[in-house]
Amino acid sequence: MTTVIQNVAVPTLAYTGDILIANGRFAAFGQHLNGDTIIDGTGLTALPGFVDVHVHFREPGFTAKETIATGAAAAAHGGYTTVVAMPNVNPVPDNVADFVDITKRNAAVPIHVKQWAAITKGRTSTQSVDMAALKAAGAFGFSNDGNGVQDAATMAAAMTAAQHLNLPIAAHIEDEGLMQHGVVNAGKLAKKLNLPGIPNVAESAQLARDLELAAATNVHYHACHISTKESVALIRAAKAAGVHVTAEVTPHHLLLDETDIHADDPAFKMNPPLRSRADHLALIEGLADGTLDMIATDHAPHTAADKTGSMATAAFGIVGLETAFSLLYTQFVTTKMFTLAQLVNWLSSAPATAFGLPAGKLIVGAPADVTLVDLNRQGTIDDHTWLSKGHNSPFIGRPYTGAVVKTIASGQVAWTE
Ligand SMILES: NC(=O)N[C@@H](CC(=O)O)C(=O)O
Ligand SMILES: [Zn+2]
Ligand SMILES: [Zn+2]
Repeated sequence: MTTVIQNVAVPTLAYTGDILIANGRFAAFGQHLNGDTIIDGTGLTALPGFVDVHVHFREPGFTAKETIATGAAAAAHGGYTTVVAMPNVNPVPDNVADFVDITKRNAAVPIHVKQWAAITKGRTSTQSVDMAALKAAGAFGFSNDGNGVQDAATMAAAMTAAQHLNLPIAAHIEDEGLMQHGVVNAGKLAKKLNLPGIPNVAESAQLARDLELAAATNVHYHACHISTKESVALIRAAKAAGVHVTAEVTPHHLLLDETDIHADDPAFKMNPPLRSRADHLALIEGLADGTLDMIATDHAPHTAADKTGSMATAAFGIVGLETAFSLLYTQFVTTKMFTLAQLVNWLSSAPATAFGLPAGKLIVGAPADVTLVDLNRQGTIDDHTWLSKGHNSPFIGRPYTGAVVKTIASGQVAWTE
């Protein structure tokens, strides 16, 4: 069973022509290739399938918000062929039985869904999980995302154990004492809306601690959803000192800041919050200079009921998988601030390289994960087209240029318009 994508632009290989796929893998790149199934790529651009190491699929436990099937469908719609799901579900995958249950569910969808296991029992305790057993069950690494690890000794022990197993720790970085039950960035906006604020130090103080511990333990420490200028500076210095740290930034922190919030609107509530203009610019600079390695959506679907009322009480988080490419291409590539190659690196090759995934490159022998985009397509973000159960996004109605039209994972069409 072979498939040929014909007459498609392949910018990462600098040619326009055909891509042959056989047995789920790339078999040839060239001209006048033939196969059983033909996909006409005329006018389209082939990119390595996108990789998102930070998504929330809510199953088991919160399937009114999302299921693995709807989350994976949303990912495919957004051009993603590999995602890594966070463990803030119920039951928490902090033991082999519950971990295996999730991985079976993850295996039933048309894209590659990998799974973070919890760092500690229940994600918020100080009791360690059996990392070796979870590794044997297929854990991608360990994360308590949704909460920071509050206790330094717990984090140090987890890093030591993960390092021995050669697996990463992905940290949601937040000191709960310093967070002061805030819901938006501390400062002018919090005052204007009369809402409790989250100061930058709630992130950067814990990050400073973690980078010291990462240096001492040699673990691969992955910093989730970096949001402040102080954090960018800390990661830049740690990298210069040789610490094995990688970091992600979300599309929303690259596209928005607190000055875009004009009212008490839960569509703009996420953790970490949209920060100041200075923080926003530092994130873009950090991405440009390699301090921040990759873009991860932190796709966080919620029901409409979870997101009504005031930011004081609504759930934290916004969806992102179905809008990331169009929004980022529009904001950064059509404006020539960044190149398409840079964006594709941040969405695909960089996360694949950082975590040793067989993705991110169009090369013979690799799994045939490829996303076809129409770089000239224009429209406005329309949540009626979304496959996620979550419609919690501040980007609905925003104009864009560039859209995903077909997503192929392991040679099979996972989504097509
Ligand atoms: N980012 C969010 O605002 N929310 C995430 C949790 C998280 O990523 O910390 C969620 O699970 O809803
Ligand atoms: Zn988080
Ligand atoms: Zn998250």
